[in-house]
Amino acid sequence: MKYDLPTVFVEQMKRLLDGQFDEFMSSYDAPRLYGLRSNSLKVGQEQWAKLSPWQLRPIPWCGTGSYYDGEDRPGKHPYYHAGLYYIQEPSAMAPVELLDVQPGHRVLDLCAAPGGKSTQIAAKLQGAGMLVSNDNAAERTKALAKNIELAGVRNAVVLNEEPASLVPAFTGWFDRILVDAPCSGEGMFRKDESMIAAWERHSVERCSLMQRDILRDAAAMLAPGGVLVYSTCTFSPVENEAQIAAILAADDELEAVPVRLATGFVSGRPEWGQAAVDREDGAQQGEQQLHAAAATKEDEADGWAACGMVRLWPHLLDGEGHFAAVIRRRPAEIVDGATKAVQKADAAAAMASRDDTAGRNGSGAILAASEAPQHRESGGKRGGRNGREADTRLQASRGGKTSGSNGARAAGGASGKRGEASASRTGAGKGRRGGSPAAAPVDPAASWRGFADEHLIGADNWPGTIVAFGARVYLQPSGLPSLDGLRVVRAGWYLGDAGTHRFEPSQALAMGLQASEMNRVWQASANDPSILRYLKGETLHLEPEQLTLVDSDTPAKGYTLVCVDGYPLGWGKYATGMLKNELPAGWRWV
Ligand SMILES: C[S@@+](CC[C@H](N)C(=O)[O-])C[C@H]1O[C@@H](n2cnc3c(N)ncnc32)[C@H](O)[C@@H]1O
Repeated sequence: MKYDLPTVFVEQMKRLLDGQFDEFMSSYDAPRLYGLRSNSLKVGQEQWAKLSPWQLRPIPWCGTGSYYDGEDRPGKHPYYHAGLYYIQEPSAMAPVELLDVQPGHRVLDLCAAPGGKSTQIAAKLQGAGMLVSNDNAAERTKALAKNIELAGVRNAVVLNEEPASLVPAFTGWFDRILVDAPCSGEGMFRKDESMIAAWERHSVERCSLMQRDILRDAAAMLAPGGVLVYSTCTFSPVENEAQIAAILAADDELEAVPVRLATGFVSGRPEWGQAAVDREDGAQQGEQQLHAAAATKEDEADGWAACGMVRLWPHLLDGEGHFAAVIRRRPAEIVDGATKAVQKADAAAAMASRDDTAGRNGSGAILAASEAPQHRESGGKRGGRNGREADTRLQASRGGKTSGSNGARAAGGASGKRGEASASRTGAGKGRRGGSPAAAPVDPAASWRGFADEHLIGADNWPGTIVAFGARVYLQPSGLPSLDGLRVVRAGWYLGDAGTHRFEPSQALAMGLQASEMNRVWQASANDPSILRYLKGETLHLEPEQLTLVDSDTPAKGYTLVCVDGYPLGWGKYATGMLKNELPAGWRWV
């Protein structure tokens, strides 16, 4: 045994796993596993198979996931800097696969940093609908925002809030919610040995209290018919089955959704959850008496986990281990007959919009049954907000439309003072390269429009609403409720900083573009040494003929999108034989 595991942990696993305990323990002697997930926002599976510099082996439960060899260094490759993949532990790819995200959904990732699962959700949205990505740790939201930008996500908002603070704005609003909860991390012992030292018996209890509160607030934000996945990377039933038993007992509009068992998955254990709940109630049962009978036929029949809970054990599959549960808020027609007609109309509209985008979502869903999204339109509350939103949003006519009746607002605009203040607290108001915020121009939308007109192709048709925090300009997904009073890290896709004389495009804009959307591009292949020099921040010497210009009227001089094999890496500014490097310091190769 390579690891010095806590005795209490080992004893608990012996009780839980019984006949499988030896197998489980021997998994700690197996080599660590490495995974990456290609980013289907940027690269399709076929193209990725051609491009990949490594021998990859598919991960059975994630269509875009692959194992790579420990000797490979995918974090040290230009394609990483182009956001073509995310390095992610293989079993951590399972929860989003279970969430059944479809283009057009409103999705909340409540405990999102550093963003592995958010980028996976965004890929499934394919730019349609919206992702609200939240984490309560301000420092961690920096990595979250960066990973979302690196992945080229255009329809996400990043918040830094406690879940309870989100509930008033988003009650019953989301079609899909992921709660990838903070946990005691027992599944991470092999990946990160420092987790062993951090583990203490009472941390399970402490985490379980946090998880209970987070899950309760998450459930309050789930729309009728909406689906919530709760996941952890720990084995303790108190943090897993017991949390699901408690939330299902507390809210009778919620129900477990049967889950198809992918290769290596086994059913969760409802009886473990019940035992933990009973213990809290003062009953004589408890974790001490948990034992490992084989899963009942009822819970694991014909390859399905009827209880809606799955366990990924490190001795049964190639992954470090995970727990995930799928629950659904019953459609309103079931819980409230009076709203049936409204819900049906919503469902029909949602199905129609889903049909528009059908076929773009790639990998197969493991979820048993998915309902059409059914938004609870709580008339008075949202109607009131919409009135204010209409007043505060910027009326941009190009490069993002202003929205209709349920339009997004200018976060931190006239009625958004608190939002603006908190945004600058969390970094949204800071200058692009860590400097002071640029002076607010007369009209940020006009400044952006000038840039888009001069350089971009098709920006008029981007869905969303142009909003600004001071000089910083964002494209915000339309239909977002007011963010007043919330800590906003990114109010949407950060496009750049407006100035009186020119608009400075952001790194996030470069990463979210396709090469075909820019009028001036310089590109080279991954093995061209100039690419590495660019990533290290060097100025490049180039002939004007090496640039690709959209037409003969486009001058060689000006902002240039730098691409590796056609995928954007960042900006350069070309003039007289030189490409000045515009890659921000935090994005460079080190
Ligand atoms: C398991 S990690 C999430 C990993 C992330 N989903 C990913 O795939 O990259 C749990 C996260 O929950 C956050 N967290 C802890 N307590 C929270 C709370 N009360 N509300 C929201 N997030 C919380 C932590 O800061 C941490 O980033």
